[in-house]
Amino acid sequence: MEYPGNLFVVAAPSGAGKSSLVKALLELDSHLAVSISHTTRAPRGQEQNGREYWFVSEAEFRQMVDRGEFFEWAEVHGNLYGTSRAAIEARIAAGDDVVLEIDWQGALQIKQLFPHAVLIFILPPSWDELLQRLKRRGEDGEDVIDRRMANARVEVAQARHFDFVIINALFETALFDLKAIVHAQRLKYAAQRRTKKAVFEALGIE
Ligand SMILES: Nc1ncnc2c1ncn2[C@@H]1O[C@H](COP(=O)(O)OP(=O)(O)OP(=O)(O)O)[C@@H](O)[C@H]1O
Ligand SMILES: Nc1nc2c(ncn2[C@@H]2O[C@H](COP(=O)(O)O)[C@@H](O)[C@H]2O)c(=O)[nH]1
Repeated sequence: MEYPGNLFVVAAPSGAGKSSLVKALLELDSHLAVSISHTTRAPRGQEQNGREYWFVSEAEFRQMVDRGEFFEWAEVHGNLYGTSRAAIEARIAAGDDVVLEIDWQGALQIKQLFPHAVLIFILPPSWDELLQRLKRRGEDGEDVIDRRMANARVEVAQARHFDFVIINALFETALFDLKAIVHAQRLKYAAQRRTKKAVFEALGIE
């Protein structure tokens, strides 16, 4: 499918810092919107329906699958997660840039549908640091953390299918890398269209 807006897909093992990086990026970039996924996972402490996720029952999720309402969906850490067409279609068709925070399975499905999507994988600096971040976040029980650490080994092996890999050791450095990728993609896209106007907009020049 071909749409005018850029599509950025950010994946990472749980706890590597993808949500923190995307949140910081969105605060700096008013031309970027994040897609709100549907999930069957229960909300964590401060999470709100329609803000972090649309929280739905498994039956509701499966009905959406049957109705073809998802661009992609996957089972991750024992729960179902999906990107609805409604979450992104209107935005990218209107030329806005959208970022998806999804797992590697979803990322590869999106690349099939949108070959121009830019796939970015966030790595933690070490396994021990990943574990510490999950523990320090304080949102998940020991069993959930164990499961996510075990799944992280499988997930990290998928990084080779991505267009870019960022190591999130120092937060500000990783954020700089993420910003640079977004900026570079916009420039590339603008240049491809070979219009002076598009290049100037990407550079933020009036
Ligand atoms: N560079 C960093 N250095 C230290 N701590 C970090 C760094 N980046 C993120 N963190 C912290 O690590 C924890 C996990 O980050 P975050 O929730 O963003 O991970 P995530 O990849 O989005 O996980 P999930 O997929 O489970 O949502 C948070 O407490 C966050 O503040
Ligand atoms: N394939 C998809 N994966 C998704 C989507 N939304 C989130 N996720 C991924 O699930 C895990 C766990 O998230 P958590 O919020 O429970 O910690 C993480 O890797 C997310 O990126 C989605 O729509 N599709």
